[in-house]
Amino acid sequence: MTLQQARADRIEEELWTLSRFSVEGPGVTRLTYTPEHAAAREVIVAAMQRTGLSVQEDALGNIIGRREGSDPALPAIAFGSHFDSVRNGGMFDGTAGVVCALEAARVLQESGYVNRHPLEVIAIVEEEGTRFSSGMLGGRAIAGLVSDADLDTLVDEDGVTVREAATAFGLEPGELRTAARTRDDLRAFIELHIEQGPILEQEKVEIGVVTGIVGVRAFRITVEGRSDHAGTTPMHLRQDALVPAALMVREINRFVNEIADGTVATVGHLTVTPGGLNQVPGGVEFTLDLRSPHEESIRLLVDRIEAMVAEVAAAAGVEAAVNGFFALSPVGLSPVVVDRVRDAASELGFTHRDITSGAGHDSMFIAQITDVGMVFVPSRAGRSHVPEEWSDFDDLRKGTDVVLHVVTALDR
Ligand SMILES: NC(=O)N[C@@H](Cc1ccc(O)cc1)C(=O)O
Ligand SMILES: [Mn+2]
Repeated sequence: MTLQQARADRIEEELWTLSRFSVEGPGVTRLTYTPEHAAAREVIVAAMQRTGLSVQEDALGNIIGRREGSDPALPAIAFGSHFDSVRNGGMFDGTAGVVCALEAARVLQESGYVNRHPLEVIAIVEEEGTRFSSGMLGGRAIAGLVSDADLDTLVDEDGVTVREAATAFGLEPGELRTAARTRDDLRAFIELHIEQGPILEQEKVEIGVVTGIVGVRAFRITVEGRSDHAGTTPMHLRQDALVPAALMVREINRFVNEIADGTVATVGHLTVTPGGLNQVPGGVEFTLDLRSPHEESIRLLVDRIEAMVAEVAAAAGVEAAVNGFFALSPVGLSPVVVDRVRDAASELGFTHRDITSGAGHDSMFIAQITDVGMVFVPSRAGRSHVPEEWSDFDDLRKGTDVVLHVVTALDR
């Protein structure tokens, strides 16, 4: 039985279809448990059913399309990615991995491939954390790492909890055990994803063999001063919260540039209250996203930032707090799968190189319960999380062919 080649035209068509399920505005904005999510779900479920897969949705809405194997006692080999987005993001981040997994399933069906292990296409929800500010929630549920309490503590900007939103969406979020997988029922997970960085394109390499994923830390930093009248309050009597906050942001940036070991820091969101043109800022809250392949660098950096925040706040006569709300150590992917990704790229004659992911992925959590590998395809100009995000459909086709070879190699 020879595997047919994946088809770039079908990948392109399905990606354009899914890209339209977005709220108005530049790029793609598709938040979890919204009408845009529902529309994408319909297309994904229909594509799974057309490919002969039986479809289940777990407690949080991860969509699993399953094809039984000749040996039902074996654990499943799964492949997929997420289909939610950041605000005004691109049409490829996550969704390309779902579409390529659907294409792989079509090729297996059309090739008449007889699988021993059950095969599963998984379309994962809420990876970006755009709605509930908690990254990789869908992947965490698959790893059995979402608690019932999380369903009530994670809220969106309107205060709607995960439990309320998922229930209104028609799901049974309390049934988290339907989402949790184990090594007994999941042999491996392979995630195709766009690189979201510049390396593959710069080096003219077709396939990224992902060996590891950076550690991720997320914080909310609050600064509390005192609001006053902008016109009548003399400068020496002010407790302006924004001026020290601005110094903190600049100092964080200086610290990270001094480390220069691949560690990065981003302040992506900052709010000022009360926020009036003629009001001295009384409060500031800003987010801090830290990433590094080196756990020690993150630890040292966090200590330095916490000390600096306290020092700057004291000098300015304001209160400040550094609240961590997400922490994940760097993850090494499974050599068993990584080697097969590398072998598949070689057998297919694709140029390839080992690469560390600077982006986080559901695979970081799924790697805690099964063997995980990732396949990267080039991103144009290394851009992502922007409407300009782009990958070539034939590169996605090549990545799909790699996934197919890895799946069938693991299935032997
Ligand atoms: N592929 C991708 O873009 N994944 C996200 C995952 C993530 C989401 C929320 C968060 O706080 C940290 C990481 C990213 O790396 O930004
Ligand atoms: Mn993303």
